[in-house]
Amino acid sequence: MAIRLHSHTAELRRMLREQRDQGETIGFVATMGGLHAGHQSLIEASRGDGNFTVVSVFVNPAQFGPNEDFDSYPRDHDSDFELAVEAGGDLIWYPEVEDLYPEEAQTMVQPGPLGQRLCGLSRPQFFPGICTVVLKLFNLIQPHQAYFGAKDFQQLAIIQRMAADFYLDVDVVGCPIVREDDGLAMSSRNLKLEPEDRDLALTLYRTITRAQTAFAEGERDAAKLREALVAEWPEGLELDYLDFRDPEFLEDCAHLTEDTRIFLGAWLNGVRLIDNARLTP
Ligand SMILES: Nc1ncnc2c1ncn2[C@@H]1O[C@H](COP(=O)(O)OP(=O)(O)OP(=O)(O)O)[C@@H](O)[C@H]1O
Ligand SMILES: CC(C)(CO)[C@@H](O)C(=O)[O-]
Ligand code: BAL
Repeated sequence: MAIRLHSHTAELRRMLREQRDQGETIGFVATMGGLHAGHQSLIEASRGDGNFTVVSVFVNPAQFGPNEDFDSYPRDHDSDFELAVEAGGDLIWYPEVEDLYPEEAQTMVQPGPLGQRLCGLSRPQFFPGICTVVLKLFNLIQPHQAYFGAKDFQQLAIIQRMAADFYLDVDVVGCPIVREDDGLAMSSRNLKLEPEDRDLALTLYRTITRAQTAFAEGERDAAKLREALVAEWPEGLELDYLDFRDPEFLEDCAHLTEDTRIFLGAWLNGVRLIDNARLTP
């Protein structure tokens, strides 16, 4: 029987101590809710590794800017519970803001250069907010393994960096992007897309496949390929970035190689969309 726990941090820690004492390894999947098959793939990966699997559902205020969609972010605790349990979650935890940010809390984690590019440019509070909440969650849950999706590739790289920099005793595991049949990367925010915007949203995936085709046909000049892709960018979809970066430091690549990734960020009528892929799929 899966456990559903709201708030009650002390009880969470007690239950997890009990699991550890019984010899269980703890797997952790951090989410902001609005669960879909992408989240479920992370839970399944944790279960597949034989872990007692904890799923947190928390819309983290610290990672939202003042004009972003914190208030309208999808929230449905019952559906999240069902989907998490269906995928094999053992303990679904819904912390309150006061559990993670009590009045006296002050300390924030500041990522380095990795956090200041791509999404970090237009959302300066984003990665400090993410690192801060993830470190708090890691310390409360003390997972052996924590699973993050490659859809948020920059987030995954930053959390892996943080875990190494702070000697955290957790294995941060990256999991592949789960897509809809038409290629759209699954995302909680897709729920907020107007039906007529769906085709425009697919531009990100289409751009990825165009870049992959151009690379397969021999294109190696990043600036030239970028210019060609941006020239085809449709009106109505606000481009934040379309960059070619190396997978480790996320630095700009002038010359494209097999390891180069394409990264895209955009807004569609206020809905944030991101995607990325290796140039050789
Ligand atoms: N399509 C996906 N495939 C694989 N992992 C995913 C996918 N979507 C989200 N995840 C992962 O699930 C975890 C929780 O993400 P989150 O709750 O923010 O969902 P989201 O769908 O990314 O939401 P948002 O719409 O805010 O981007 C993160 O590690 C994220 O990378
Ligand atoms: C990792 C995370 C749960 C931190 O709030 C969030 O950024 C997300 O859902 O990707
Ligand atoms: N998955 C990233 C959460 C956010 O955009 O706030």
